[in-house]
Amino acid sequence: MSQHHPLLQSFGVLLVLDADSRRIQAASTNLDRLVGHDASSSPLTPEQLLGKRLVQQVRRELQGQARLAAPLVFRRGANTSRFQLRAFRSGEQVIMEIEPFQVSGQHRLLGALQEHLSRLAEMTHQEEVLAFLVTTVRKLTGFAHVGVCQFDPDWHGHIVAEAKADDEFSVVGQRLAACNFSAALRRAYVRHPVRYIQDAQAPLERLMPDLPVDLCASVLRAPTPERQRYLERLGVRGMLNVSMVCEAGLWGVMFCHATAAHEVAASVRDAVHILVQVATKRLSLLRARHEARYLKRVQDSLGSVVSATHGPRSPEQLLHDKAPIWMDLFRARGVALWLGGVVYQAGRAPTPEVIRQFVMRLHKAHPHNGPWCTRNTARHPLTSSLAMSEQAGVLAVPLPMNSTQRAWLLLFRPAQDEAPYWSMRPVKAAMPSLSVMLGRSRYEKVVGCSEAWQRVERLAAMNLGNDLTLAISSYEISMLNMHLERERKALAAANQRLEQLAHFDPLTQIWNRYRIEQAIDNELVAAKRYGAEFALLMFDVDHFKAINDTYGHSLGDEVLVALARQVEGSLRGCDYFGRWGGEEFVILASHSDIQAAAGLAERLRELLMTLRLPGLEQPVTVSIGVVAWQAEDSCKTLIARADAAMYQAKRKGRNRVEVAAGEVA
Ligand SMILES: Nc1nc2c(ncn2[C@@H]2O[C@H](COP(=O)(O)OP(=O)(O)OP(=O)(O)O)[C@@H](O)[C@H]2O)c(=O)[nH]1
Repeated sequence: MSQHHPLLQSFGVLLVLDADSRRIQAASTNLDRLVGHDASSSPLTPEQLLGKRLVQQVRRELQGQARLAAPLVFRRGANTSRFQLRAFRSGEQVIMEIEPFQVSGQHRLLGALQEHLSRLAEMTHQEEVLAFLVTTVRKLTGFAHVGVCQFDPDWHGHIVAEAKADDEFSVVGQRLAACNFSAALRRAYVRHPVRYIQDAQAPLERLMPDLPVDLCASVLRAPTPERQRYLERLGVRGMLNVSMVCEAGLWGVMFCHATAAHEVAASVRDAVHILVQVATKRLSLLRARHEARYLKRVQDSLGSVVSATHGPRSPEQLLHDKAPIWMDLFRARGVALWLGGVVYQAGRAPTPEVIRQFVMRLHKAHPHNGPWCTRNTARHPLTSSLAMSEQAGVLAVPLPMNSTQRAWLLLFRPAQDEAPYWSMRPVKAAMPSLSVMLGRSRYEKVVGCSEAWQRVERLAAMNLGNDLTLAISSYEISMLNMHLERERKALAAANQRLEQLAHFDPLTQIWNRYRIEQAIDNELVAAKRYGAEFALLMFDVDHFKAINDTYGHSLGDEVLVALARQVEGSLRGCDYFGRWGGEEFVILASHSDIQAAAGLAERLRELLMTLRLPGLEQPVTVSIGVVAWQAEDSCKTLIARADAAMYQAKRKGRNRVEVAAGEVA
């Protein structure tokens, strides 16, 4: 049941009825004065007090509902004065509030409200909406001071707009410490948006009989003694507060203060409530637009991650180019990128070693993918032992680079300028004397904290982190591709070298023994299958040792190279030529019989005698053995016969051609 004391303000009558509104269980002590009935006299039925039709209407409208959709106006008996009735359910009871109703001015009020709402709908700036709201509400209600207090993420209040009488002190720009707005008070602001105190010092009414009723939702409930003291400290006697609640929760409170008792008709309070609701909606919309623009600016800030001249930008380049823009957008003084153990940083960031330690802790303490932030590094358990004295605020965004390791984008803010906050902590003790009050500190100083990381900033940083992940990944992929391309080229070159080494003689660049053997084997297969005859020439430079000995080994090399070039140039396209070893060479003459091969050998022998090299003062001669394929030949037998023929040529005096034994040229 209610924790609230059962006292009521006297500007209206409160009735407590049973759940079916058939019996009045209690009424406020001013029933007689306001409505003309003595609550202490004989029990009264709702019908006697309100009329049968009205009670029936209330019952009908309250069926299955928590409250009447709109107030009902009625006239009581012969009395010409009208009343306005509101009704709502509170637990097992129905609460009715009755206030005098002024007929005059209703149409004008409705017309004006309509016009105000249309104007609000056209406004495009927060300041414009707030200024219009406070000015209009002040005109409607006549309060001396109307203002708007906006909450920050820590529930400190900032006075962001006001309309006031000339002799009132301005409070715009002032801050109210969060201790003024306890969680219970904030919950009450959301549940019961309109709070009206006509006269904080007026004598109060009570319920007869004194039932334990929850009066939280009643506009008539009297301020608690603490609240009364709080208002007294503020110098406020008449007050109307309307909470500004949007989808995201409590945005702020519009407050109207008067130093004297201040009457505001129920219809005017309703109009003010509607105005505040519409203005809050408009503010929400404007803020959504503003946030969308901000998100877009942050998204665009990364810009093109590919430089026209240098391809994708490296993380280091990106940070260097973009850090000033990001610091501006996030109101940060330093930014760092932790990437695979490497720190890139700009502005006023902690040292790389401190960042390393911080990131290690983050990895453990913050395994999920959302952002991590603090406004007070000195107090936060994760950062308090790190040397971050210049960075009071940190926003850390994980970049999901791969499944095993996360990179981090870190934004750093300094402590905000020391800001004094009004602290009007309601006092529980008896009202302190004025001198005691003045002696108290009425300010709370907020130090060591950075500005709060707003929801939209955290969201923008997450988006930026995602884009950055893509940019860095695309840079890494392009680096990998470049590396792969280099590797591919190196591999191709190595393969080519291997191929060369495997098949070619490094000195003369003609086929080596292995390759020429392969060619002979192929030729043997073709010869066996298709009977395509071929011949083989084997030749050896005469007295080559003497050339080496006389002119030196390198000239001997040159002779071998020149010889190879000359022979190569004089062969047909279908002949194969290779170095057998040392100064011995083999020619595979396809489609050649023994006569053609012997002719070729003779031509070559003569040709090589014409070979001249600077420094070589003797002709180069060769001894050539010629052999033609025979059906039973293998590579080995073919070579052996050619070798034998070649040695025959040597024996017969060198510089000559010999056909293998048994073969006729
Ligand atoms: N410069 C040079 N000499 C080589 C190369 N390969 C083998 N030789 C030399 O060639 C010489 C061959 O000598 P021998 O086998 O005695 O034959 P020769 O002196 O040509 O005498 P005949 O063949 O009987 O006419 C050796 O001294 C080898 O060292 C080479 O690639 N470059």
